[in-house]
Formats: sequence, C-alpha cells, structure tokens
Amino acid sequence: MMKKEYVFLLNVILLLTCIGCATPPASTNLLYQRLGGYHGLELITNDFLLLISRDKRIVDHFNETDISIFRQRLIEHLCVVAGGECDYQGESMLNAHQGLNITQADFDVLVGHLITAMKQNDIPMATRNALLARLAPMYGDITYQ
Ligand code: HEM
Repeated sequence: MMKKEYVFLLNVILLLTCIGCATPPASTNLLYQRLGGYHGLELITNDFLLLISRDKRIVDHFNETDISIFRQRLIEHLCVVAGGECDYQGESMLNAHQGLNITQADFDVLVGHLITAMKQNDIPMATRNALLARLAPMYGDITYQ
C-alpha cells in the first residue's frame, strides 16, 4: 500500500472509533428510512470511505481532505438527498468540486464504491437505485467536461 493511501486509511480507522456519537435527526421520509435512517447512512458512509481509501485510482483526490469533516458532510448530504431532515452545512456540489479535475471515470469509480457500500449494508437494489437516481443529476456539477 502506498504511503498516502495508508495515511488516508489510518485516518478512516481512527475516525470509526467514534461511530454513533451524533444524534440522529427525526424523519418520516421513505427513502431515508429505507437506507436505515441516520445510523444507516453513517454505516454506509464508513464503508464508502474505507473503499475510497483503498482505491489508488482516486485516493489522491483526498490528500488534503479532513476525513472527519468530509465524512460528516457526506452523511448530511446523503441524508438531505434521501429526504431526511438533516442540515447540510457543506458547499453546493458545483462549488465543492470545481477545479478538482474530477473525470467521468473518477465519478463512475466513486459511484461503484457507493453501490458496494450499500450492498455491504444489505440495502436492496430498488433502494440503491432510488438513491443513485437522485445523485445522477449532480454528475455535470461534479465532473469537468
Ligand atoms: C455522486 C457523487 C458525489 C457526491 C454526492 C459527492 C459529495 C461530496 C460532498 C457532500 C462533499 C463535501 C463538500 C463540503 O465539504 O462543502 C464533497 C467534497 C469533495 N468531493 Fe465529492 N462527491 C461526489 C463525487 C466525487 C468524486 C467522483 C470525487 C473524486 C474522485 C470527489 C472528490 C471530492 C473532494 C476531493 C472533495 C473535497 C473534500 C475536502 O474538503 O477536502 N467527489 N463531495
């Protein structure tokens, strides 16, 4: 494993020691609930970050990233996208990814890891696809053309 990947992985592992610290916001939304609610999204995001940390094709994009903050923003963002009552405090997808030179291939790799993370948490295909359908329109804002 390369040093940068190792550091990223170490950060993720350290972070996972604090799982369950946040208070889950209440929500009645169906997709959000089908994803396991706030705790379900925490588990999916943890697995998602581990998969990213082990993937040398994309891990370098996150060299400067504070994994703890990134994890929290990801959970909040997925929560809002799924219709949960979270307060997303991050940037728009356009602002967050502008200038990062994210290719369409990078996007596909990352989405593949999200699918794997959902599978690892026993999220059924219909639910996985429902979330992906809500993320797909962000494609143009995240990748550079
Ligand atoms: C469906 C696709 C994606 C979603 C939903 C997503 C979501 C997010 C969110 C919520 C943030 C946090 C923004 C903030 O802190 O203000 C973020 C930041 C970021 N994303 Fe993405 N992203 C996606 C695709 C990608 C891809 C394909 C890459 C590169 C392989 C990528 C790399 C980054 C990086 C480097 C940051 C900045 C992290 C930092 O603060 O250092 N993202 N993304």
